[in-house]
Amino acid sequence: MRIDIITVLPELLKSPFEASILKRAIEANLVEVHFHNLRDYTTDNYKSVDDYQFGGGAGMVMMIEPIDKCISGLQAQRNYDEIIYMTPDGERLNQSIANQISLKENIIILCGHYKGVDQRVRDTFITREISIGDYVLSGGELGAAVLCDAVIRLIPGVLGNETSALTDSFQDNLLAPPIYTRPRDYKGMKVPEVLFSGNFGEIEKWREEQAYQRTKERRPDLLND
Ligand SMILES: C[S@@+](CC[C@H](N)C(=O)[O-])C[C@H]1O[C@@H](n2cnc3c(N)ncnc32)[C@H](O)[C@@H]1O
Repeated sequence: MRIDIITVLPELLKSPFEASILKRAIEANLVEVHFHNLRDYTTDNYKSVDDYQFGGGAGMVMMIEPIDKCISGLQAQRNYDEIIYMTPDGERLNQSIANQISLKENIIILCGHYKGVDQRVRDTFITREISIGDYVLSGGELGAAVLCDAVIRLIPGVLGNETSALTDSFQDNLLAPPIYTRPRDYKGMKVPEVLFSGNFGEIEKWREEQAYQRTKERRPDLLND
């Protein structure tokens, strides 16, 4: 998979890709991540990417021209399956969306700033708009990092244990069951006996029941989906 991220603040975005699972995925060539500084696609001495809003009103708007140059330049080199704009009014990111995007080969992620991008960018280039939640961030970079992490860990080979992502919360619309490790008894707090039974059928059944109970208590909405 190849991910091209368009941003005015590449320095804000790089560190999540320089540690742990994302770093290893890049080193293993399971994913390529490229950062494009939008200011490199400007034409004036000030490297302006934004301008005043037509009709008046507070806040600057990101101009179409540098974004057009950047996206068109990338499209001239390869086909993109999805051009995503991070925006609070997009569809709210969930596991199903992350699953879908993890199957794509080439994607572009556009990070907004200021009041956001000129509507014509969205109308012309963007194929999908994603929000990471019902709150407003200063820029799309942290959202893009969240999206990339959720997607990259699903690419086969990225997690050491192939089944691990499938047993996480939200796959199958259930939250994950409780988990335990050593010691078996810590200050009288004991690990459920069934986990030592050696009966994998029983253990699986217990985990499913626990996952169902936890989902019912904490996120009953998932059971209705
Ligand atoms: C200050 S916000 C603009 C908010 C926009 N004027 C609005 O009210 O919907 C600047 C940029 O941050 C990013 N952003 C802010 N909140 C976000 C969210 N919840 N999910 C994804 N991106 C977000 C978007 O790229 C957005 O263009």
